[in-house]
Amino acid sequence: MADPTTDTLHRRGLMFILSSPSGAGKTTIARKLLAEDAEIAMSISVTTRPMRPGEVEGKDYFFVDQPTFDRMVEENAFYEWAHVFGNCYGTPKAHIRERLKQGSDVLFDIDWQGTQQLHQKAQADVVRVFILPPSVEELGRRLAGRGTDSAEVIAARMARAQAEISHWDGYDYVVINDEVESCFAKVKQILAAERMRRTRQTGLIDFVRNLTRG
Ligand SMILES: Nc1nc2c(ncn2[C@@H]2O[C@H](COP(=O)(O)OP(=O)(O)O)[C@@H](O)[C@H]2O)c(=O)[nH]1
Ligand SMILES: Nc1ncnc2c1ncn2[C@@H]1O[C@H](COP(=O)(O)OP(=O)(O)O)[C@@H](O)[C@H]1O
Repeated sequence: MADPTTDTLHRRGLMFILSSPSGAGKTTIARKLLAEDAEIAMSISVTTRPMRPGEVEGKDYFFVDQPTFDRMVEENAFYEWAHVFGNCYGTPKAHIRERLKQGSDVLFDIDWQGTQQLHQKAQADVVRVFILPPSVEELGRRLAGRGTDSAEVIAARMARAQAEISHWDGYDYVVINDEVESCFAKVKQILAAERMRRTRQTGLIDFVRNLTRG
Protein backbone atom coordinates (compact mmCIF):
# COMPACT_ATOMS: atom_id res chain seq x y z
CA MET A 1 0.00 0.00 0.00
CA ALA A 2 1.51 3.34 -0.97
CA ASP A 3 1.67 5.72 1.94
CA PRO A 4 1.38 9.35 0.82
CA THR A 5 2.85 10.55 4.11
CA THR A 6 6.17 8.85 3.54
CA ASP A 7 6.52 8.75 -0.24
CA THR A 8 8.31 12.04 -0.64
CA LEU A 9 10.96 12.16 2.07
CA HIS A 10 13.36 9.52 3.23
CA ARG A 11 12.69 8.21 6.71
CA ARG A 12 14.24 5.69 9.04
CA GLY A 13 12.26 2.48 9.54
CA LEU A 14 10.69 1.71 12.90
CA MET A 15 10.42 -1.36 15.07
CA PHE A 16 6.69 -1.93 15.56
CA ILE A 17 6.03 -4.25 18.49
CA LEU A 18 2.69 -6.00 19.04
CA SER A 19 2.30 -7.80 22.38
CA SER A 20 -0.72 -9.26 24.12
CA PRO A 21 -1.76 -12.04 26.43
CA SER A 22 -1.88 -15.22 24.38
CA GLY A 23 -5.16 -15.43 22.46
CA ALA A 24 -6.01 -11.71 22.47
CA GLY A 25 -5.42 -11.48 18.73
CA LYS A 26 -1.97 -10.11 17.96
CA THR A 27 -1.22 -12.74 15.30
CA THR A 28 -4.52 -11.91 13.60
CA ILE A 29 -3.73 -8.19 13.56
CA ALA A 30 -0.13 -8.79 12.47
CA ARG A 31 -1.23 -10.93 9.52
CA LYS A 32 -3.71 -8.31 8.34
CA LEU A 33 -1.06 -5.60 8.53
CA LEU A 34 1.49 -7.64 6.59
CA ALA A 35 -1.09 -8.49 3.93
CA GLU A 36 -1.95 -4.90 3.16
CA ASP A 37 1.19 -2.89 3.92
CA ALA A 38 4.26 -3.53 1.78
CA GLU A 39 6.47 -1.21 3.86
CA ILE A 40 6.49 -3.52 6.88
CA ALA A 41 7.96 -7.01 7.18
CA MET A 42 7.78 -9.52 10.00
CA SER A 43 10.71 -10.30 12.22
CA ILE A 44 10.64 -14.11 12.28
CA SER A 45 11.57 -15.38 15.74
CA VAL A 46 13.46 -18.53 16.59
CA THR A 47 11.72 -20.87 19.06
CA THR A 48 12.13 -24.22 20.76
CA ARG A 49 8.32 -24.64 20.96
CA PRO A 50 6.84 -27.46 18.83
CA MET A 51 5.30 -26.43 15.53
CA ARG A 52 1.48 -26.10 15.54
CA PRO A 53 -0.67 -27.52 12.76
CA GLY A 54 -0.78 -25.00 9.94
CA GLU A 55 2.47 -23.26 10.93
CA VAL A 56 5.23 -22.96 8.37
CA GLU A 57 8.97 -23.15 9.08
CA GLY A 58 10.61 -19.80 8.30
CA LYS A 59 7.27 -18.01 8.03
CA ASP A 60 5.74 -18.30 11.50
CA TYR A 61 8.95 -19.18 13.32
CA PHE A 62 12.29 -20.86 12.81
CA PHE A 63 11.79 -24.02 14.87
CA VAL A 64 15.00 -25.27 16.50
CA ASP A 65 16.02 -27.68 19.26
CA GLN A 66 17.39 -26.48 22.59
CA PRO A 67 21.11 -27.07 21.79
CA THR A 68 20.75 -25.03 18.59
CA PHE A 69 19.01 -22.22 20.49
CA ASP A 70 21.72 -22.27 23.19
CA ARG A 71 24.43 -22.06 20.52
CA MET A 72 22.73 -19.02 18.97
CA VAL A 73 22.63 -17.33 22.40
CA GLU A 74 26.37 -18.00 22.81
CA GLU A 75 27.09 -16.65 19.34
CA ASN A 76 25.22 -13.45 20.22
CA ALA A 77 22.82 -14.03 17.33
CA PHE A 78 19.80 -12.53 19.12
CA TYR A 79 18.71 -8.93 19.71
CA GLU A 80 16.74 -10.31 22.66
CA TRP A 81 15.47 -13.65 23.87
CA ALA A 82 13.24 -14.92 26.69
CA HIS A 83 11.64 -17.96 28.29
CA VAL A 84 7.88 -18.00 27.59
CA PHE A 85 5.53 -20.86 28.56
CA GLY A 86 8.52 -23.13 29.23
CA ASN A 87 10.05 -22.59 25.78
CA CYS A 88 12.73 -20.25 24.48
CA TYR A 89 11.95 -17.51 21.97
CA GLY A 90 14.45 -15.11 20.39
CA THR A 91 14.66 -12.32 17.83
CA PRO A 92 17.51 -12.95 15.39
CA LYS A 93 19.64 -9.90 14.50
CA ALA A 94 20.03 -10.79 10.84
CA HIS A 95 18.70 -8.19 8.37
CA ILE A 96 16.87 -5.98 10.88
CA ARG A 97 19.35 -3.09 11.02
CA GLU A 98 19.70 -3.05 7.25
CA ARG A 99 15.93 -2.86 6.74
CA LEU A 100 15.56 0.03 9.17
CA LYS A 101 18.33 2.01 7.47
CA GLN A 102 16.59 1.56 4.13
CA GLY A 103 13.40 3.04 5.57
CA SER A 104 11.41 -0.17 5.91
CA ASP A 105 9.61 -1.11 9.10
CA VAL A 106 9.87 -4.35 11.05
CA LEU A 107 6.95 -5.92 12.90
CA PHE A 108 7.60 -7.88 16.11
CA ASP A 109 5.23 -10.30 17.83
CA ILE A 110 7.14 -10.63 21.10
CA ASP A 111 6.30 -10.66 24.80
CA TRP A 112 6.84 -7.94 27.41
CA GLN A 113 10.33 -9.20 28.30
CA GLY A 114 11.50 -8.91 24.70
CA THR A 115 9.79 -5.54 24.41
CA GLN A 116 11.74 -4.20 27.39
CA GLN A 117 15.01 -5.46 25.96
CA LEU A 118 14.41 -3.97 22.50
CA HIS A 119 13.33 -0.69 24.05
CA GLN A 120 16.52 -0.53 26.10
CA LYS A 121 18.64 -1.21 23.02
CA ALA A 122 16.89 0.89 20.40
CA GLN A 123 14.51 3.28 22.16
CA ALA A 124 14.25 5.80 19.33
CA ASP A 125 13.27 3.18 16.77
CA VAL A 126 10.75 1.29 18.90
CA VAL A 127 6.93 1.69 18.99
CA ARG A 128 5.21 -0.55 21.57
CA VAL A 129 1.57 -1.58 21.16
CA PHE A 130 -0.25 -3.79 23.66
CA ILE A 131 -3.46 -5.56 22.65
CA LEU A 132 -6.03 -6.44 25.32
CA PRO A 133 -9.00 -8.79 25.06
CA PRO A 134 -12.40 -7.25 25.89
CA SER A 135 -12.77 -9.67 28.85
CA VAL A 136 -11.13 -12.72 30.45
CA GLU A 137 -14.11 -14.88 29.37
CA GLU A 138 -13.66 -13.84 25.74
CA LEU A 139 -9.92 -14.56 25.99
CA GLY A 140 -10.76 -18.10 27.10
CA ARG A 141 -13.22 -18.51 24.22
CA ARG A 142 -10.61 -17.34 21.69
CA LEU A 143 -7.91 -19.67 23.00
CA ALA A 144 -10.30 -22.63 22.88
CA GLY A 145 -11.75 -21.59 19.51
CA ARG A 146 -8.31 -21.36 17.90
CA GLY A 147 -8.14 -25.12 18.25
CA THR A 148 -4.34 -25.27 18.24
CA ASP A 149 -3.59 -26.06 21.87
CA SER A 150 -4.45 -28.82 24.33
CA ALA A 151 -6.66 -28.12 27.37
CA GLU A 152 -3.54 -28.06 29.60
CA VAL A 153 -1.76 -25.56 27.38
CA ILE A 154 -4.87 -23.36 27.28
CA ALA A 155 -5.16 -23.50 31.09
CA ALA A 156 -1.48 -22.51 31.41
CA ARG A 157 -1.95 -19.60 29.00
CA MET A 158 -5.04 -18.40 30.87
CA ALA A 159 -3.14 -18.61 34.15
CA ARG A 160 -0.36 -16.47 32.68
CA ALA A 161 -2.71 -13.94 31.13
CA GLN A 162 -3.09 -11.94 34.37
CA ALA A 163 0.67 -11.65 34.76
CA GLU A 164 1.05 -10.55 31.14
CA ILE A 165 -1.74 -7.99 31.40
CA SER A 166 0.05 -6.49 34.42
CA HIS A 167 2.74 -5.22 32.02
CA TRP A 168 0.30 -3.05 30.06
CA ASP A 169 1.95 0.14 31.32
CA GLY A 170 5.25 -0.72 29.65
CA TYR A 171 3.72 0.15 26.28
CA ASP A 172 3.21 3.36 24.31
CA TYR A 173 -0.29 2.37 23.14
CA VAL A 174 -2.96 0.00 24.45
CA VAL A 175 -5.73 -1.16 22.09
CA ILE A 176 -8.71 -3.34 23.05
CA ASN A 177 -9.40 -6.02 20.46
CA ASP A 178 -13.16 -6.22 20.70
CA GLU A 179 -14.03 -6.20 17.03
CA VAL A 180 -11.15 -7.16 14.69
CA GLU A 181 -11.68 -4.49 12.04
CA SER A 182 -11.88 -1.60 14.48
CA CYS A 183 -8.82 -2.83 16.39
CA PHE A 184 -6.96 -3.20 13.10
CA ALA A 185 -7.96 0.34 12.04
CA LYS A 186 -6.54 1.73 15.31
CA VAL A 187 -3.27 -0.16 14.90
CA LYS A 188 -2.94 1.23 11.37
CA GLN A 189 -3.53 4.77 12.65
CA ILE A 190 -0.78 4.35 15.23
CA LEU A 191 1.64 3.11 12.58
CA ALA A 192 0.76 5.93 10.18
CA ALA A 193 1.28 8.61 12.83
CA GLU A 194 4.54 7.11 14.10
CA ARG A 195 5.92 7.05 10.55
CA MET A 196 5.41 10.80 10.41
CA ARG A 197 7.42 11.57 13.56
CA ARG A 198 9.88 14.38 12.84
CA THR A 199 12.80 12.44 14.27
CA ARG A 200 12.19 9.54 11.86
CA GLN A 201 11.99 11.73 8.76
CA THR A 202 15.70 11.93 8.01
CA GLY A 203 14.95 13.63 4.67
CA LEU A 204 13.43 16.62 6.48
CA ILE A 205 16.75 18.29 7.28
CA ASP A 206 17.59 18.79 3.59
CA PHE A 207 14.00 19.62 2.74
CA VAL A 208 13.81 22.40 5.33
CA ARG A 209 17.29 23.67 4.40
CA ASN A 210 16.10 24.06 0.81
CA LEU A 211 12.90 25.77 1.88
CA THR A 212 14.72 28.31 4.02
CA ARG A 213 17.64 29.01 1.64
CA GLY A 214 17.86 32.59 0.49
N1 LIG B 1 10.72 -12.19 23.94
C1 LIG B 1 10.22 -12.82 22.87
N2 LIG B 1 8.96 -13.27 22.88
C2 LIG B 1 8.49 -13.87 21.77
C3 LIG B 1 9.27 -14.04 20.59
N3 LIG B 1 8.52 -14.69 19.66
C4 LIG B 1 7.31 -14.89 20.22
N4 LIG B 1 7.28 -14.40 21.49
C5 LIG B 1 6.15 -14.39 22.43
O1 LIG B 1 5.99 -15.68 22.97
C6 LIG B 1 4.63 -15.86 23.35
C7 LIG B 1 4.10 -17.19 22.87
O2 LIG B 1 4.03 -17.20 21.47
P1 LIG B 1 3.33 -18.39 20.72
O3 LIG B 1 3.88 -19.68 21.23
O4 LIG B 1 3.43 -18.17 19.25
O5 LIG B 1 1.84 -18.34 21.24
P2 LIG B 1 0.63 -17.33 20.92
O6 LIG B 1 1.06 -15.96 21.25
O7 LIG B 1 -0.44 -17.85 21.80
O8 LIG B 1 0.28 -17.51 19.47
C8 LIG B 1 3.87 -14.65 22.78
O9 LIG B 1 3.66 -13.73 23.84
C9 LIG B 1 4.82 -14.07 21.78
O10 LIG B 1 4.63 -12.67 21.62
C10 LIG B 1 10.63 -13.55 20.62
O11 LIG B 1 11.40 -13.65 19.67
N5 LIG B 1 11.04 -12.96 21.77
N1 LIG C 1 -11.64 -9.45 17.63
C1 LIG C 1 -11.78 -10.79 17.61
N2 LIG C 1 -13.00 -11.33 17.78
C2 LIG C 1 -13.15 -12.68 17.78
N3 LIG C 1 -12.15 -13.58 17.59
C3 LIG C 1 -10.90 -13.08 17.42
C4 LIG C 1 -10.65 -11.67 17.42
N4 LIG C 1 -9.32 -11.48 17.20
C5 LIG C 1 -8.77 -12.71 17.09
N5 LIG C 1 -9.71 -13.69 17.21
C6 LIG C 1 -9.54 -15.15 17.18
O1 LIG C 1 -9.00 -15.52 18.46
C7 LIG C 1 -8.03 -16.55 18.32
C8 LIG C 1 -6.70 -16.07 18.92
O2 LIG C 1 -6.17 -15.04 18.09
P1 LIG C 1 -4.62 -14.95 17.73
O3 LIG C 1 -4.47 -13.86 16.73
O4 LIG C 1 -4.08 -16.30 17.40
O5 LIG C 1 -4.05 -14.48 19.17
P2 LIG C 1 -2.54 -14.32 19.74
O6 LIG C 1 -1.62 -14.23 18.56
O7 LIG C 1 -2.59 -13.05 20.52
O8 LIG C 1 -2.30 -15.51 20.60
C9 LIG C 1 -7.94 -16.90 16.83
O9 LIG C 1 -8.75 -18.02 16.58
C10 LIG C 1 -8.51 -15.64 16.16
O10 LIG C 1 -9.12 -15.95 14.92
